[in-house]
Amino acid sequence: MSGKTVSADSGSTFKTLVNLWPYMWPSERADLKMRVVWASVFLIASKLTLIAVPYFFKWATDALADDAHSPWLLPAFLATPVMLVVAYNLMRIIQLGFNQLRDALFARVGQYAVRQLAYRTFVHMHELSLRFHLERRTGGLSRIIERGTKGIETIVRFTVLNSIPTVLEFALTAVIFAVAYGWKYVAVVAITVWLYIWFTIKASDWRIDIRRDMNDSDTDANTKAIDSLLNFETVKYFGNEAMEARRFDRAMARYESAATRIWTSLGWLNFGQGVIFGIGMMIIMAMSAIEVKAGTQTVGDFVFINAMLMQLAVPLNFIGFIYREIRQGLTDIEQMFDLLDVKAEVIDSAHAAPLRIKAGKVEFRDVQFSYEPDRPILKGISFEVPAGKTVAIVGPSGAGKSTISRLLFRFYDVQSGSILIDGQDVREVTQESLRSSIGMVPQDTVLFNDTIAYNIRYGRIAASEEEVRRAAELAQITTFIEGLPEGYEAMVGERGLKLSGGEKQRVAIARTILKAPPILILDEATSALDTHTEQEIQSALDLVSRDRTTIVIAHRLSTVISADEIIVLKEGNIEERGTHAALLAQGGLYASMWDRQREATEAEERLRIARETDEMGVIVRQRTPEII
Ligand SMILES: Nc1ncnc2c1ncn2[C@@H]1O[C@H](COP(=O)(O)OP(=O)(O)OP(=O)(O)O)[C@@H](O)[C@H]1O
Repeated sequence: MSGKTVSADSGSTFKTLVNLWPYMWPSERADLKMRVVWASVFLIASKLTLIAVPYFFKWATDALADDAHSPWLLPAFLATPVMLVVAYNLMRIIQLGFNQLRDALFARVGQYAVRQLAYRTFVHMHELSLRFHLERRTGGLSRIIERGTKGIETIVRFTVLNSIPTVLEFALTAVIFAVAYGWKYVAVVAITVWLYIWFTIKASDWRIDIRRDMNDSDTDANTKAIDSLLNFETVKYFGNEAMEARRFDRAMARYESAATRIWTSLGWLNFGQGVIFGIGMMIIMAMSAIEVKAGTQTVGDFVFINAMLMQLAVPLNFIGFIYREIRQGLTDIEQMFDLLDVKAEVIDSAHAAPLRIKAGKVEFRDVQFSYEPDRPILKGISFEVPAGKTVAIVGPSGAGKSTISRLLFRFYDVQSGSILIDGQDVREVTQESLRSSIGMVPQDTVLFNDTIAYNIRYGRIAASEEEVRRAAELAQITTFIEGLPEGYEAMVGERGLKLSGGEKQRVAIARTILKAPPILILDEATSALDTHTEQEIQSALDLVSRDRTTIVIAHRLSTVISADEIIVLKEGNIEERGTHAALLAQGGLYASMWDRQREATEAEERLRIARETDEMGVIVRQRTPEII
């Protein structure tokens, strides 16, 4: 790793830690801060007790060896071997108790941090713009959030509950060795620990790279699996199951290789650590053994030194794991904080006021818009939808019809021109008030994987059961719902897959009816319906749009005949405008589209009749012998 990368890394690590601080010390929760304080008290108590444990071991050994050096700290009645052994074990139990208290007290702080961060990220995801969500891959995104929230728990737990206590323990050990046995002992311990940590960090850094590779392939495989399963039907249409499986398996093969390397490298790490610690221990014990022989140390001292080092080995054993977990946790959280740093493209202006609907007039004034800089989609569109009137937007595929509805909803901001509702620019009002004033029956309805009732009620969460039923009736979906064994409580499946296109659209209509917005957008709302069903629900739509400002975006011209004005869009410009009759009389693009559609509909009709007649013929032919 180059020096440059290290400094960039440590810079972002520092930023991540600063970002994390409010979660570890939640300013708004005095109770949690109290827990942090108490957990720290128990942490120190636990370490002091831990240091005392080897002393009792030493004293017990000296007492057993009848050594002249008796413990100067203890009263005589406690200085018997049995009492010392009892005290030694009691101390161990007490130390364990302190540790558990510390963990229990801290658990809530950690979990609160996880919840807060998960909540903030979730809210932020909903604040981000449509563009972000269209460009992001859901599988990868959910993985980042999942790992990020787990990461914060890791950081909180391992920094507060492991790293800080280990540093404290090492400092105490060093002081005791310096006072009791001299600086040589401290030097050997310090060098051993330093070498141990240096080696662990180097090896762990190497393993982190492998782990990153493993995570990337894991995310990749997961994204591929989710994408493939979301497109379940398409995969089936094209019989591409084997190709999908191969694609997934290729991603998993990368994961397999990285995961294997993770395990083999762990073996090397553990072995190296063992060698370093073993040599350090060997030197220090040899030094002590020489002193015992020379009479400057007791057997108890020899045992004490050994016990202290063995005790120190326990947290050191985990240091590689903890370092890796903390670094991994930091990387995961960093990715999540990066996500939190993504600025929403569309934001409320500083002086945004709630939209005040007077009559519901919608106006597009010379609107220019493009999704990408060099590809203009709308090239200066101006039109008006008077309050309570219906304007239809028609035109060839890709002309920019749905873009108009996205702009009215302010999913994107226009590059120039403006969009006004009752004279208020949509950029000057709050997004919440804007969106609550507009109802949308989209081209492609996606439902929540919940009950039909839930999906309808989504239009107005507070709606009563009666209102939900009434909306379903108006959307003419009651016969379907009541025909289901579970009725309104029937689950609609992932994204509403258990419902047909027409049924989904009626649910969408029902929930818009429930929302009862003053402005309505019907984006090819009847596209998924056959001609017959379309006619059936057209009346429902007419009912919904009556007295509401309505924009109908349509392919099927039969649905827009009654519109007050029809706007014909072509390549981002308004090609023609007028009523159905006027446009037909004009004999332009609309008239030719109308003719083509009429021909297509007539051909469809002729085909249907022919098929029916033919079926009748087959039936008659099949039946004839019997009849005869
Ligand atoms: N998020 C996006 N990023 C980039 N380009 C986009 C995006 N959404 C749509 N477009 C492009 O903008 C153009 C207009 O799209 P739009 O959906 O408004 O067309 P439309 O007239 O509603 O078409 P259709 O009738 O087929 O639904 C299309 O060429 C489309 O490829």
